[in-house]
Amino acid sequence: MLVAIEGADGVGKATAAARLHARLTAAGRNAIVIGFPRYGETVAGVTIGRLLAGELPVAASPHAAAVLYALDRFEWRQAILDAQAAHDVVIFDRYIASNMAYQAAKMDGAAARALMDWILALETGQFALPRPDLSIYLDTPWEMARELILRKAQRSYTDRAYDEYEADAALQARVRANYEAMVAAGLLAPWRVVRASEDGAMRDPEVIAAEIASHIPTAAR
Ligand SMILES: Nc1ncnc2c1ncn2[C@@H]1O[C@H](COP(=O)(O)OP(=O)(O)O)[C@@H](O)[C@H]1O
Ligand SMILES: Cc1cn([C@H]2C[C@H](O)[C@@H](COP(=O)(O)OP(=O)(O)O)O2)c(=O)[nH]c1=O
Repeated sequence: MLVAIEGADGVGKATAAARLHARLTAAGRNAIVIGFPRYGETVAGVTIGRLLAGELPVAASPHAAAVLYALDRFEWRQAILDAQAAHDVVIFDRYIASNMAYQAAKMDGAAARALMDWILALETGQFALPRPDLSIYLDTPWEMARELILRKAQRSYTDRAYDEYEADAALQARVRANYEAMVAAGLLAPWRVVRASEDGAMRDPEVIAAEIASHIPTAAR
């Protein structure tokens, strides 16, 4: 089973993926976490690192950035298929929906929706990447995520506290709106929305992981 953990920057995806992995492993399941982008490991991943650090000498259009992120997964495709064959559950820390939510956040209205459809067709069609069996949208307000981003460990690709996307509050709001639109439209469905915070505080990571696990069919958890 392929489970994608999705959401905006700093909502706790890596933490939730690790806790879910620990829960499944403790229950005797063979699980693995695969995160995207693969910063130092693919041609596209190296380029994406430079892009996010603001080091590319040219501006990346939304389509160009989308192809880079899709290529990163395509370069990792065999590893995904191998992991799928060898494990009960593969947990993605970001997957195709991230590309749709973030790159479409740089465009307006009909063009945004058209770009989402274009990315979905590229990644699942031409690049033949497997669709997730379940996508989890981790939801928390930007004000809360902003604080958590500052607590993140040093990143491999930048010394800055916020990367190019994280520094843009308006973009982060559109990313949230795009995820909500994807959930509503059932793009890359099935989706389950899990709240990472409530009443102005983050929920316990174990509680979040337990809720995510509850959405995985009993046979697999
Ligand atoms: N539920 C939570 N409660 C408190 N802190 C959290 C929680 N989830 C994540 N964090 C912390 O917030 C920061 C960002 O979390 P991370 O999992 O890296 O987010 P993401 O992968 O969504 O960018 C990290 O320092 C992490 O330890
Ligand atoms: C995987 C992926 C990420 N992104 C964006 C979302 C993030 O803002 C950015 C970096 O991913 P992120 O998971 O936030 O990396 P890190 O936690 O190390 O900073 O790339 C896309 O636009 N498309 C994609 O396919």
